[in-house]
Amino acid sequence: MTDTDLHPWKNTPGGPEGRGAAPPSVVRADGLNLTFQTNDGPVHALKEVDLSVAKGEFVSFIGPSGCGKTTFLRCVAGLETPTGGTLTVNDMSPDEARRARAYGYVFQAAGLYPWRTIGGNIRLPLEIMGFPAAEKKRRVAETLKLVDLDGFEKKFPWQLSGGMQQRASIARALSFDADLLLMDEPFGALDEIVRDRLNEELLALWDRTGKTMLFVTHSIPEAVYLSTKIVVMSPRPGRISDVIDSPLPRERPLDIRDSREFIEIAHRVREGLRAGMDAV
Ligand SMILES: Nc1ncnc2c1ncn2[C@@H]1O[C@H](COP(=O)(O)OP(=O)(O)OP(=O)(O)O)[C@@H](O)[C@H]1O
Repeated sequence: MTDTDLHPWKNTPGGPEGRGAAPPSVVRADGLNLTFQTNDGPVHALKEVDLSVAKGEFVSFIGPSGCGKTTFLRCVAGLETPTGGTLTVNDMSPDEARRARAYGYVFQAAGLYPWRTIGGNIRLPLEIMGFPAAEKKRRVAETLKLVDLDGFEKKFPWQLSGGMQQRASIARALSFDADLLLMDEPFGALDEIVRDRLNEELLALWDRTGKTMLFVTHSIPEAVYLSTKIVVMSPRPGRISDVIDSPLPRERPLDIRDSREFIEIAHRVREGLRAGMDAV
């Protein structure tokens, strides 16, 4: 990967450090609706969702179980088809974006193949995409370094801790260098100390690579710590009840969580969640 690969916004006037026009939308939803038809009747999973995510933003989605967070991510990934409204990813339809490999997807469970080494797991998407051997080797080494797992290429998933497996899963999603990373509760199953460390590492990785992140979580501190924008969702039918642009600086040591600004944002998220629940 070149420096520009890792910092795609670097020479862009509208990038995170630029002073030009607003950066283009990577993800844009207008009046998005999705109703699942089930044997028990229709389930209105998303209702009138409007959202614009700019290049290089870190956007977290938080809300009670069943409010449509995963469904929204799956729509962006072209894995669900909305029943109303419009959705674009890099100005393409989600289906086109999926075929153009516009995103990497990280799931709650690391989902590594146990019979493949860590290197073999990271190499898998590159094999599917037909990268030449030397390029595969370079990208595996590069992404292992990005997630601080160099030296673990030949280990099998069971030889790694849960946190390391999740880092390997992030490396796999990064290996083909998509500008957009979709992460569905990637750290939900990990203990708090490991999660804190991975949050710090993820933020550093985001800062280094300039990628756009869409991140689902149930944790208020995690959402506030990581995000430049927090999308609060409410259930039945899933809709956005608040969008909070974080005033926190890009550089965030963990103890920023004790600051007044952090506590205020966390309070606003909690209020948004409560209001959403009261409205049900
Ligand atoms: N394929 C499907 N068919 C029918 N209903 C579905 C399907 N996928 C999701 N749903 C329903 O849509 C709603 C939103 O589900 P979704 O998984 O997006 O919620 P979520 O906010 O991600 O929940 P959680 O936090 O528990 O993961 C739920 O009521 C769920 O049961």
